[in-house]
Parts: sequence; C-alpha cells; structure tokens
Amino acid sequence: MRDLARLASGHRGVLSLAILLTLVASALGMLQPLLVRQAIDSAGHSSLPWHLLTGLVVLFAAQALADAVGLFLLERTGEGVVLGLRRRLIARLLRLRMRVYDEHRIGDLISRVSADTTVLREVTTQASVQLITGALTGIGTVVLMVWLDPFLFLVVISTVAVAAAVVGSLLGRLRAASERAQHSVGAMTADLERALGAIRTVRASRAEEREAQHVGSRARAAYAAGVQAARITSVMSPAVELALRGSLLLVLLIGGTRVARDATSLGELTAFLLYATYLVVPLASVLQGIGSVQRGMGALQRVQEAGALPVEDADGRARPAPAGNGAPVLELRDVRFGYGDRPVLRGVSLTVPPRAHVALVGRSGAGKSTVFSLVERFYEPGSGTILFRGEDIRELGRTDYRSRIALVDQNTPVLHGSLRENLCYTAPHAEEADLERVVRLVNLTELVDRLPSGLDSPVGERGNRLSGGECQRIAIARALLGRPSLLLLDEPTAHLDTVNEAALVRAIDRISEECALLVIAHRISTVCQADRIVVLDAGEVVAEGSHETLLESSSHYRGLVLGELAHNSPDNVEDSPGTGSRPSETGKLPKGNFAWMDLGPPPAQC
Ligand SMILES: Nc1ncnc2c1ncn2[C@@H]1O[C@H](COP(=O)(O)OP(=O)(O)OP(=O)(O)O)[C@@H](O)[C@H]1O
Repeated sequence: MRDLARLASGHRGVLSLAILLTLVASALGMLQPLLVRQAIDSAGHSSLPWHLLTGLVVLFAAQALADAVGLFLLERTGEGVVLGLRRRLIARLLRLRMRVYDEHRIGDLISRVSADTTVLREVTTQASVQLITGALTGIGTVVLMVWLDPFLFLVVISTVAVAAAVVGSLLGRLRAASERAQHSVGAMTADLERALGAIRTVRASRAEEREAQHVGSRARAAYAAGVQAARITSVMSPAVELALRGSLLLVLLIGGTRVARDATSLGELTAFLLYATYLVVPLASVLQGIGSVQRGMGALQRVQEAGALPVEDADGRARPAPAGNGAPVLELRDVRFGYGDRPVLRGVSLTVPPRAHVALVGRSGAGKSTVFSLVERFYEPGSGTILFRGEDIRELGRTDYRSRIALVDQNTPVLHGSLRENLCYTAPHAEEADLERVVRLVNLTELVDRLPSGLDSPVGERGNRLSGGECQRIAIARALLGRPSLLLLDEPTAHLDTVNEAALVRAIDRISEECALLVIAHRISTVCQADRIVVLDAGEVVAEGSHETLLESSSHYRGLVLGELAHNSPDNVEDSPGTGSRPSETGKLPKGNFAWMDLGPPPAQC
C-alpha cells in the first residue's frame, strides 16, 4: 500500500476528493435504511409519510451524483498516475547504463512500460479507493448494525469470517499467478520484438513457423497463468457471495421469527436487512480490492525493478568539454577494461592529435569497438585515463562531451522517419545550407534527387527502403552535421562498392580537414590514408606508425593487411596472419590490389 501511495503521490488532492465523494455517496446510502425504517413503522399509524419518501428520492439522487463525480475523478487520476509512471519509466529506460542493456531484453523492458503499467492503472486508483472506501463504509455499516441488533450482527459476521478465510487462503496463489502472467507477457513481447526486428533473417531461414510457435508458447504461458488467476478469483467470488447470501437468509430466518414473536419491529428488521445487503457492496469492494492489489503486485514489482535499474550519472556540476586548446583531441593512457572477468583491453595507450586521421586496425575481437565504447563513455574503464583535449572525460558533462564527438557504428541504425529527420537527428536545428553540405560530402545528392519527396521522403522502419551503403552514408552525414571535434568511424566492411568506397575515401579526406578522425579501418584504402595506424591485438597495442613503417617493422600488421584487411580467400594467402613471414617468402602472392606488396620498398601510394 505504501508503494501504491507513492505512485499516486502527485494526485493526493484529487484522490482525497474522489474518496470523500465516494464516502459521501456511501453515507447517503446508509441514511436510506433509517428513513425506510421510519417510513414503515409510521405507515402503520398514519397516512403515507410523503416527506420521508421525498427525502429518500433526494438521497438517491445525491448519492448517484456523488458516485458519478467520484468515479470520474478516480478514472482520471488512474490515467494520470499511469501517464506519470510511463513518462518516468521511458525517461529512465533511455538513460540506463550500457551494461544494463547488455543484460536485459529490450522487448521485456518495453512490456514493463506498456503492459505492466496498464495493470497498475487499475490497482493504483480503483483498487486502493475500493479498499479505503469499502473499509470505511463497511465500518460505518457494522456500527449501525451493532446498534440495531447485536445478536443478528454476530450471525452475519460469523458467515463473513468464513468468506474472509477462504479469500485469505487464496491470495498468495493469486499473486503468484499474476506475476507469472506478467512475466510471460514480457517474454512474449521480447520474443516478438526479436523476430520482427530480424524479419528478413526469419524469412530467409524459413523460421516463421518456428518463431510463431515460440512466441505463441509465451502467449500460452500468459494464458495459463491468466486462467489460473481466473480459477482462483472464481472460487473467491462465490465464496463471498455464498457467505453473504447465507447470512441474509439467517437474518431473515432469525429476525422473522423474532418479529412474529413481537420481540422486534418490522421496521427494525427491514433496516437491519438493508444494512446487511449494504454490507455486501463494501465487503465485496474490499475483497475485490485485495484481489486486484494482489494481481497488480506482479506488475508493480516489474515496474519497480525497471525503475531501479541504474542510469548514467547526471551531469550535475560537471565541467563543460573544453574547446580547441592545442592538446590532443583524444588520449588513452594505459586503459584497462573487461565486460566481465575477462580483460578485453589490457593497457591501451593512443593519441589522436587535432585534425589527425588515426586508423585502428586489428583482428576481429581485438577490442577496437570497445575502445570506441569507452571513448563514448558507454562503459567506464577499469583503470587508466581517457583525456579529451587534455581533460579527464570523467570530469566532463556527458551531454556536452558527447556533443563534441560523433560515432558512426558499423550497424548505425537509420531510424523510422524521413531522410531529413535522420540527417538532423544529431543537430535538430541545423541550417539548410549545412544539410546540403553534408549531403554532398557523403555523396548522397543523387539519392536525394531520386527520391520522390527529396529530403522529406520516408526511409522505412530501420531504413529498410534504402540500401546498406546509403544507410551508412546517412549515418556519416548525421554525425558530421553536429560539427564534432572528433569523429569515431567504424568503417563499413560490406556495404560499399568500389565507386562508393572511393567516395568514402574522398569524404574521409574532406572530413579530416574539419575534425580529428579515429577510424576502425577494414579496408586498405582507408588505412593508407591515415596519418598514423594503431595496431591492436588481444587488447594491446602491438605496433604503431605509418603504413610504410608498419609494413617494414610489424609482421602482425603485414599479416593483417594480407589476410583480414584484404578479405582475400585463404587460397590467395598462404602466409597466415601474425606468423611474421613476408609474403615474398611464401612464394605465392595475394591477387588484385595487393600484388604490389610483394617485393621491394612499399609504393608511395596505396
Ligand atoms: N557487450 C559485451 N559484453 C560482453 N563481451 C563483449 C561485449 N562486447 C564485446 N565483447 C567481447 O569483447 C571482445 C572485444 O570485442 P570488440 O567488439 O571490441 O572487438 P572488435 O575488435 O571491435 O571486433 P570486430 O572487428 O569483429 O568488430 C570480444 O571478445 C567480444 O566478444
């Protein structure tokens, strides 16, 4: 109840008014049996007591009005509570620490904002008000019943106690079933999100049926838990009804006998009977409320779990990121990091001077993307320091710092919306001229001219109306529009044909005139362009220098160039990467672009 009260804390005023109105309605209802008793008892001695009957009609009308207004206020407050909860959760889910996304399923988090809050809507207002007003009016009715006939009250209360015992014994199971149902709905959403998010793979793998079965099994689990909850509720309700009807029968039997023996008046018995029936409503309210609260507890727990997930620290009084001051744009000093126990970066140091173009190369899994994640402050290093323009990035405001660097991931997504919205995502207020500049820079002019509505054409869900290469270039243009001091570019490996590759090389050349570049390079053409190449292996920098120097000095680099960077088939490369043997020593040369690497000094141009 305390947690529920906290949820509704911003709505206390309206909620109190709603409770007050419901109580007023109940009080007006409680007055009615007293008037009825008086009317019946006085009807025996005189003509029809019209004033009492008029009073009854007024009481009915006033009760209906108070009930209606109270109910509307409750419903509105319920919507308000859910709105506040959803907004808080949404804001939180978008700010969680990166590790949390690694550990949780996105669909399940979505389900907590949608399905769980909807369940809570019922609990927060209706159930809690049902409990409060039910309990208060119940107490009022009980007092009046005891005052009218203590003996008959004892008869009623003992049957009610039986019903309460039945309800009490079932509550734990009801709660467990509702928790299971909510978890299953979460798992179902997560699995559906997985399948729809990879619908092309699902189709190509002919896995529609398997996925339908799998997601369907989650739906069936939710159904089973829901049916279990329904079974429990369906035992609870008749138990309550039986007890209440039984108590009414007993009251009629005992009370009727006493009226026949003149031990009590007909008016007294009628009033008591009316109170007994009136007790049914608040009692049913209380029991229903307890049931709803139990059903809502599963949802509340899931919402609270999501609300307690750790978020990135707020910027607070952190310093703004420094502007150009001659210091290197980026510097990593002996940075160590692991996602779990296994170290992924083992003392990485590297420097990116202003306007420099640094390429990061290494085998798959060497830790290149991890370096980017640390620079973006998605994760914090275990030890070591990352400096931006000479200042420790931990001391800079995250938002401000991130506005100075731009990240283009291999799988940087294009978002649902128009081309313009996508391009302006990093810099929503960019000028039209700037937009045109970056469109030209990344060779997107032809695409914009071809699309029916130009920049305002929709790109489809995750950019599925565009080619992979176009999505990549949109991502680069988007990053550049923010005029970053440093661009982190994970070079696309698969999406570029030779024409686009050449365009990207030219674009990178132009970009490096605007800002510093740290590129995870997979293509020899972009590696050659770099002022400096940092070779990463198993989380360590094993070599550093220009392309020419590294070809001479680093067998690891030569292996990379021949093997992974060239994407040659193993048939073309007998020299396995990292063995140190020169291509010339193998007697067999890689074909195509790399024939020049065979003998003699490296050429001036790649
Ligand atoms: N979120 C994560 N949680 C746990 N381990 C991770 C995570 N991301 C990466 N790893 C592991 O860390 C290591 C380095 O990964 P990273 O993505 O940095 O390599 P990479 O050099 O960029 O590889 P590639 O060129 O294939 O993209 C890998 O062994 C990978 O399995």
